[in-house]
Amino acid sequence: MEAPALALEGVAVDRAEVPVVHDVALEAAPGEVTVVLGANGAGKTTLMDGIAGLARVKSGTVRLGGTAIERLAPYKRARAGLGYVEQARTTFRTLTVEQNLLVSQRGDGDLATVYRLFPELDKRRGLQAGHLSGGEQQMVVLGRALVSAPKVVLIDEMSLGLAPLVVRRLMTTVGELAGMGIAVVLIEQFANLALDVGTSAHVLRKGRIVFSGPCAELRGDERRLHRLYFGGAPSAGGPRSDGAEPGGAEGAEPGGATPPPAEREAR
Ligand SMILES: Nc1ncnc2c1ncn2[C@@H]1O[C@H](COP(=O)(O)OP(=O)(O)OP(=O)(O)O)[C@@H](O)[C@H]1O
Repeated sequence: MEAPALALEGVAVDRAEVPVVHDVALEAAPGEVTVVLGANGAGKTTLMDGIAGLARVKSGTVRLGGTAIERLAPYKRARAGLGYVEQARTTFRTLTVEQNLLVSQRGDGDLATVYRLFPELDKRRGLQAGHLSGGEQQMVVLGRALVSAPKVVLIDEMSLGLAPLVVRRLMTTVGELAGMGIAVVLIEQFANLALDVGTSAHVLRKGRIVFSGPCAELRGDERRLHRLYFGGAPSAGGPRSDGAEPGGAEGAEPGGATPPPAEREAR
């Protein structure tokens, strides 16, 4: 693995003065997809907002290419090479596809690469973004992140409200972004799709990391994901006690009633 493009140490983030994210350490390497999983409300978006500067990092460090950025304004973090695809899927609805890309273009950012990745957008360059389908709008949002010539891209739940087929299509592109040397940090409700494209994974529960390790260790293991998301007694075939989980991370708490996202996998 190359040196991390993004490295977090002891990161804590509050929301409205309430501690939400606690003591998070993670690294994202260039050319890899780093997956962040967790149940609704686990603190994934808060963590991403902290990295991007939309929520204040209360303590700990966030390093981008070795430089501490946790006290920089969001636009300075963006200029330093941090792209953020927020959950809201925001485009400039009255601007055309091409204008949406041009306003975000920076440095070596190349529209041709976006059109190669998304031929759908190439055909709709002159169309107002507001007239695109949800999947196409998400392509514009990913394209805007890409033309800002980022070193790291944070992607938060890009699948929200999209058809499974579209989600799979977008997930392939996420792999291609990593293939260009970008460090991608991916939050995703469809855990198995994310684990398929990812290299390493982190699971957040109640704002703390309860698993850090290779995606391969979690792929297809829905029982283990469930335990990691919600707690509950370990069972036969469960995680090794010498793994990356902090002590007792997979035990102790009663199981949750909601099915794990892996069971809501797009088919
Ligand atoms: N602006 C806010 N003000 C106060 N509390 C907030 C705010 N945003 C989020 N929270 C709270 O912080 C906790 C973590 O929310 P967050 O959105 O980070 O979780 P998440 O893991 O991204 O969940 P989801 O998958 O539902 O988006 C939740 O309890 C939520 O209610």
